[in-house]
Amino acid sequence: MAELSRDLVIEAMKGIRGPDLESNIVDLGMVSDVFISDAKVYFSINVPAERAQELEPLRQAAERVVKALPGVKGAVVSLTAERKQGSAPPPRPQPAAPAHGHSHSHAHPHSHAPAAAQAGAQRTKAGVPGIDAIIAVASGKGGVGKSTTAVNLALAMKANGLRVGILDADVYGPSMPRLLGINGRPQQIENRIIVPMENYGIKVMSMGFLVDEGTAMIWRGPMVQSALMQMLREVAWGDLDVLVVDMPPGTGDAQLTMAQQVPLSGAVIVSTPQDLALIDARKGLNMFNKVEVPVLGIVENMSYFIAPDTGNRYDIFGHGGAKAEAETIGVPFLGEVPLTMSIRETSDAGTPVVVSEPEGPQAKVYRDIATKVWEQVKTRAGRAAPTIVFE
Ligand SMILES: Nc1ncnc2c1ncn2[C@@H]1O[C@H](COP(=O)(O)OP(=O)(O)OP(=O)(O)O)[C@@H](O)[C@H]1O
Repeated sequence: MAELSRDLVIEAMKGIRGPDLESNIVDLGMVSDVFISDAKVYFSINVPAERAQELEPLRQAAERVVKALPGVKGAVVSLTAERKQGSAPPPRPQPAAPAHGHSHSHAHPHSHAPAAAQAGAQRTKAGVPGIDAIIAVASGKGGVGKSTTAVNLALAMKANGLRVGILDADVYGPSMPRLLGINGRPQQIENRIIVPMENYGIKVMSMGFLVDEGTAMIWRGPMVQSALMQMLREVAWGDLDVLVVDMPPGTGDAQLTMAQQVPLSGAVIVSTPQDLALIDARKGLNMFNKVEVPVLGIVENMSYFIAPDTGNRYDIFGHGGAKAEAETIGVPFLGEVPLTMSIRETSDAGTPVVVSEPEGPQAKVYRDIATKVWEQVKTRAGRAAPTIVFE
């Protein structure tokens, strides 16, 4: 049996036809360097930005083929669309046409915004008693590491001395129970007030504690909204400096409504460096702008790759794209999180890297991001935050 190697991967990719079936993706020069670490394979496929959506099946096919190779434990194949040197940033995306033919929440977003939204920085005061700031962690699309970032950001804020809670608003695919290694169901007190679950010193509420996996998938919009409001307002959060909300991925009507209904102090947008993800990140930014929620900044996740054996750094995913994008659109850049096995494995094990390797470089990256986020919250709120001394 052939041993897993770069050559083996490249050879397998030669079986995948290019976008117009003219040749294979290797000979067309579309495949980036291939990295293999701990039997997991990483590479990207370069495609023209305007054909990205259409070529998603190509990415999936490549990933499937790699995963089927002998000895492969996992594969991350991403599409990149390289920006030509000196060319303009990708065109501003048009808002996606609603599939169901009506779009009330797009039409006059401001007229639907809750009164608190109009009040800018005042809004959190009209928000949830006892909670000083509510921050959304959002992404333009799925799979960019939004939940991983949310959980490590929350734990890093805790490490920085804040009182922190996490609200898992990703009701269709709740991941906080797994990421924080929490099982069981929360208790109810005083007719239906829910006591949040807790681990690593932070309070957590997730639909994952309340329904069995898969059940939430069939919920309709209004049910999701009321579940979310209940998790926000009928949970004994106690006094918190910050509640981190892990938003559902994407920028559709559901996310827009959520961004309107939760009294957010600001939003952190997570993106991978590829232009494609950045186009989606910009949609996220536009969404928060619509409902007058300040964007606190952009985090670039899976920014570069660190090989565990040598510790060498490789910029295979187009590192730096999010920083450039943040500059273009004029929002703070909050930091770069490398793609590392330890981030993935600790998350899978329910012991996020910030708590399991607090002295490691990854934890430091997240703590620095947490510091920047909190600075932004304080700046935006324009009022004194609790006295916290950062290390
Ligand atoms: N910096 C990183 N290094 C390595 N793996 C990562 C990193 N960030 C996220 N991952 C992994 O990528 C996968 C997707 O991450 P995550 O679930 O956080 O993404 P998401 O954007 O919340 O996804 P979804 O939209 O599906 O909820 C997970 O397996 C996670 O462990």
